[in-house]
Amino acid sequence: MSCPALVWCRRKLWSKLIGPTSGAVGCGKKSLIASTFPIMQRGLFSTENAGDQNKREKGTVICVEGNIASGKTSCLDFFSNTVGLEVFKEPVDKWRNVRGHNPLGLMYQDPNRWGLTLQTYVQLTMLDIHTKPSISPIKMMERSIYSAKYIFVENLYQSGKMADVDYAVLTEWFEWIIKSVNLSVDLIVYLKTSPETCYQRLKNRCREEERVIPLEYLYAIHSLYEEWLVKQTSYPVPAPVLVIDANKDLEEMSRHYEENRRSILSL
Ligand SMILES: Nc1ncnc2c1ncn2[C@@H]1O[C@H](COP(=O)(O)OP(=O)(O)O)[C@@H](O)[C@H]1O
Ligand SMILES: Cc1cn([C@H]2C[C@H](O)[C@@H](COP(=O)(O)O)O2)c(=O)[nH]c1=O
Repeated sequence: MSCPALVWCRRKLWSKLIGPTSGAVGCGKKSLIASTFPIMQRGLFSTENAGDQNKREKGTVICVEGNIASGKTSCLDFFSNTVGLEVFKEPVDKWRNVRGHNPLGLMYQDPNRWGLTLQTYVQLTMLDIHTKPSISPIKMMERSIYSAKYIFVENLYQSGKMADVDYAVLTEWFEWIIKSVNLSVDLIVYLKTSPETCYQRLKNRCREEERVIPLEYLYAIHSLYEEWLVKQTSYPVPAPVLVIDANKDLEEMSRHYEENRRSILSL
């Protein structure tokens, strides 16, 4: 439960910053209306729905999704100096060093042995970020507990690199978490890139653990993302999806983010 005074302050700050507004959000298949934040009052004749209520109490939660090296961190960096917005990057450093161990590196070396170890820890750290209170009206996260499960766990399992029992245990954990904890998301921003673009950017970034990643791996991740967020045929999609073509260079991406600031921030 949020403190009413904090909610009031957020609303005050918010209307000062941007004023009342609403906008259309283009989704993978459908076009959805992003509801007004957080103007509506609850009452007998209120049209407020559960999503509006969540925004009012928790603020707006935006998850930036996309393939490895698609430009998610750069997107968060772009918006990080926006007043009223707090960014939460993926805790990759933790995945590379938990009490002196490197589960990310171990997983890439031997996914059959270490996939469960990494994904258990990713799930925990993602849960931590989803539930971290934010003092800003907008919380922008890099990925989510949903993509960790629907993309990365599924990929390990479907490619035969995760044992049935490991998959079953992770799935039990995941299902318990999403039914017991409020992990609502208001908008998913999907940075859509070709696997080739990601491969090039990944090579330029040179993260040690990822040297072993072949182009085929990025194809597999890409196709799981497309099924989940664009075709919407695989797993539940927890929020409206805004698809952005992220194959363009950094300068063009910045221009696009600036020009589409309001729809990207779900305003
Ligand atoms: N639009 C772009 N054009 C060219 N290079 C990019 C672009 N966006 C990001 N990069 C570079 O690609 C690499 C991966 O970007 P990053 O933002 O870390 O992606 P992610 O967080 O999705 O893994 C970084 O070296 C970054 O500087
Ligand atoms: C969420 C998640 C990530 N990973 C891996 C994939 C990449 O090597 C890094 C994240 O880096 P990115 O540039 O931000 O994509 O972590 C994983 O193996 N499992 C996961 O659930």
